[in-house]
Amino acid sequence: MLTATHAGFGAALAGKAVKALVDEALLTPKPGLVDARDNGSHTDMSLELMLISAKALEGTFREIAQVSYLHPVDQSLREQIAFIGREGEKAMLAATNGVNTHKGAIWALGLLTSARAAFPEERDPQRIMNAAGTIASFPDRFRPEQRTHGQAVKRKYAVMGAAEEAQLGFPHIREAALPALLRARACGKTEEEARIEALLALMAAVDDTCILHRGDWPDLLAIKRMSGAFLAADGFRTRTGRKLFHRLSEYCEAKRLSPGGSADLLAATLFLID
Ligand SMILES: CC(C)(COP(=O)(O)OP(=O)(O)OC[C@H]1O[C@@H](n2cnc3c(N)ncnc32)[C@H](O)[C@@H]1O)[C@@H](O)C(=O)NCCC(=O)NCCS
Ligand SMILES: Nc1ncnc2c1ncn2[C@@H]1O[C@H](COP(=O)(O)OP(=O)(O)OP(=O)(O)O)[C@@H](O)[C@H]1O
Repeated sequence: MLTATHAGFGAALAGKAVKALVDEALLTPKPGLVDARDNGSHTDMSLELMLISAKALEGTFREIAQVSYLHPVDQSLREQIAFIGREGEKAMLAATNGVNTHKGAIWALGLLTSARAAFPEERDPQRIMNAAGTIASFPDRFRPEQRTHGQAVKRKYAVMGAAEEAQLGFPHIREAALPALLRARACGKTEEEARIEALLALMAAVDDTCILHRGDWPDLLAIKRMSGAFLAADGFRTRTGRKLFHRLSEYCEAKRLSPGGSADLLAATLFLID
């Protein structure tokens, strides 16, 4: 039975998940991604569409939180949230007229929402990511036969995609995004700068299947190298850093490349720390 505490907790978690998506979309500037300045490398998306999509997912995250509340981490939980997650993808496509605005984000935030609700007292990001990884590692027995871009990329290159990132407990959030965000905050940088540095730390490390799908291996290496160099140059605080950011944005937009996987992992990071 749904108690008032249970329902309130679910609504609060869903609100946090939607806020993480909204904050990620609004963060500006971001190379190749939709932000408040422009649509990056995307011709079918806009900031308005990202915000419509984020709000349309509130019910999905609320349902995930409600079924997961104090639920043991087991195959049954995996199957219940897989069902809700797939319905969430349909809700997203209905709200956006068929545009994939948040597929990867539904996956990452859905799992983290589930883990937070299964252990309502837990606050530690690492333990929440580990629990999400355990949930993601149960087999997805009812996955429909579908050819996705991620599968095509993984057939071509030996990389980890969104599924493996989650199953391993989000190693790039642990080792790249969180340390970059905390380091920038500790240096007295603005929250906006800290979030952009967290995004670029992800872009320097993640094998993003969105980049590999639209581009190729040298593109992924070039984006990783420029992102790493931006961080090494102390980001926007130096002329070299600002030049590198500009070059990286131009590179992405000229080749229509978009680091969607890193954007999803940034939203997941914001969900964990806020
Ligand atoms: C695992 C998912 C993402 C499908 O993966 P696949 O690689 O086949 O899909 P696809 O290429 O279409 O989308 C992947 C998306 O993940 C993001 N991504 C890309 N690379 C990475 C990466 N290395 N790490 C993290 N995210 C990434 C991007 O946004 C990309 O668009 C997921 O949609 C799924 O299986 N869902 C089933 C429903 C479910 O179980 N949900 C439970 C929680 S809601
Ligand atoms: N601000 C953002 N801008 C663009 N993409 C984002 C943003 N935030 C998250 N994403 C992620 O990027 C993914 C969309 O990327 P992309 O449009 O490259 O994929 P696609 O629709 O599968 O492929 P394609 O458009 O090449 O056919 C979504 O799954 C979404 O989760």
